[in-house]
Amino acid sequence: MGDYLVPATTYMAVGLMSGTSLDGIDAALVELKVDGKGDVHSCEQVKGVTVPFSAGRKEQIENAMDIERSNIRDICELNVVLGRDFAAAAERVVKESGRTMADLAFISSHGQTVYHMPETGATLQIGELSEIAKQTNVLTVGDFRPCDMSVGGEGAPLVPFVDHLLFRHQEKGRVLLNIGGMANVTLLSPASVSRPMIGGDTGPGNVLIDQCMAILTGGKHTYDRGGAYASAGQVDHLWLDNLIEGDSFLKKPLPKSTGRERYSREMAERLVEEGKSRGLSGEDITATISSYTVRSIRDAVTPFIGQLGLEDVFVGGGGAENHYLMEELGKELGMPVYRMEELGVSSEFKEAAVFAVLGLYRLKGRPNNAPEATGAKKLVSMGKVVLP
Ligand SMILES: Nc1ncnc2c1ncn2[C@@H]1O[C@H](COP(=O)(O)OP(=O)(O)OP(=O)(O)O)[C@@H](O)[C@H]1O
Ligand SMILES: CC(=O)N[C@H]1[C@@H]2OC[C@@H](O2)[C@@H](O)[C@@H]1O[C@H](C)C(=O)O
Repeated sequence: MGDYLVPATTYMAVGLMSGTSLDGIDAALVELKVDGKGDVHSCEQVKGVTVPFSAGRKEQIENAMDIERSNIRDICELNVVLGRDFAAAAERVVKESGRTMADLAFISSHGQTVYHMPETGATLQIGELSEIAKQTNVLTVGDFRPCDMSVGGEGAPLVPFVDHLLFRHQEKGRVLLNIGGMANVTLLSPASVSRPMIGGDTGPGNVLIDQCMAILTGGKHTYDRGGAYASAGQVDHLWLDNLIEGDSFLKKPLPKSTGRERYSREMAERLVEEGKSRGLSGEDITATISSYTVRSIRDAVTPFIGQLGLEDVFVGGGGAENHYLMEELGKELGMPVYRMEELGVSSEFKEAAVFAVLGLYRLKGRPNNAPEATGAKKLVSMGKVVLP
């Protein structure tokens, strides 16, 4: 169970996250403040660092994720190699903050998802926790998702637990949206009413946009910087309607989760070919695919606007940098759309910081899953612990 931590009101920790975009490891050094009941009431970022993956490492991970190209020997080795990368990222963020590893109460690592199969209750996040604990000599917790799945959950998204803890507004319902590779939401009713929250993945975030950009530019651009390419194009509304209509994931109600298994490179290749055969320019294709992300978010959120009294949207993840996505979301949802910074949180490092909070709950033996967002049948304390 727990308790692995000395009782205190403040804990310094590192949260580590590498998401579906494969752009690198986000490491957030945070100070967590705990109230008398043991709940985290503040998560302040002291320092954030992104350690980009080398092209070679990115390719190794992409190969591991691809059924045709992966093999068990490579995955076995990558698990250890990534564990060392995660450890190095933790050391780097601590060093850059001017602190030492001895200042840390713990490290909490999401790992790298290589495969996610919610329909069979299986998921795999790699980045060996023993490597992190032994290299850094710090208590380490991680590998959260399988535990939620073992009680019937999707194992994702996990962020809504922390959104509910830290970001409810007294009078207003809020949409907390993350646009990373995938997009996921937490829909929070006002704290003054006892209606539940709802969460889940809404579908693609940047993943199809990134892949299409790479295909269209022959690898010169791997994302649509600022959304400039999409902004210069025209949406093909008929094609967009067909794409939305043909996507069975979008028809499923929340809670639900998805990944690169569905929104894959092959899908992006098909979309680019289809767009070209419709006579569209690269800009038009990018605009339409970016609107696919916007529409899928809108369609997941809209049914709950009245029920939960949702009034505004706060966006984290790299998608917050894409002005096309941000502006279109505002128009489609009819609500003001802000960056997470409005709530005092870095858009870039929010997920890494969230995993530090989840880790603290695990180390105290307390539940840290949100069945409203994963569909789990019961509350569990997710995560595995390795002593230094
Ligand atoms: N300046 C920018 N303009 C447009 N898009 C950007 C910009 N910076 C980052 N992005 C997008 O954000 C993506 C990275 O987002 P993020 O790091 O939040 O994803 P992730 O954490 O890997 O994914 P997930 O949350 O799905 O696991 C990039 O791949 C890119 O598409
Ligand atoms: C299986 C997996 O790694 N899922 C990620 C992914 O990236 C975004 C979305 O899909 C979300 O479900 C989840 O990550 C965030 C951090 C979460 O669990 O809340």
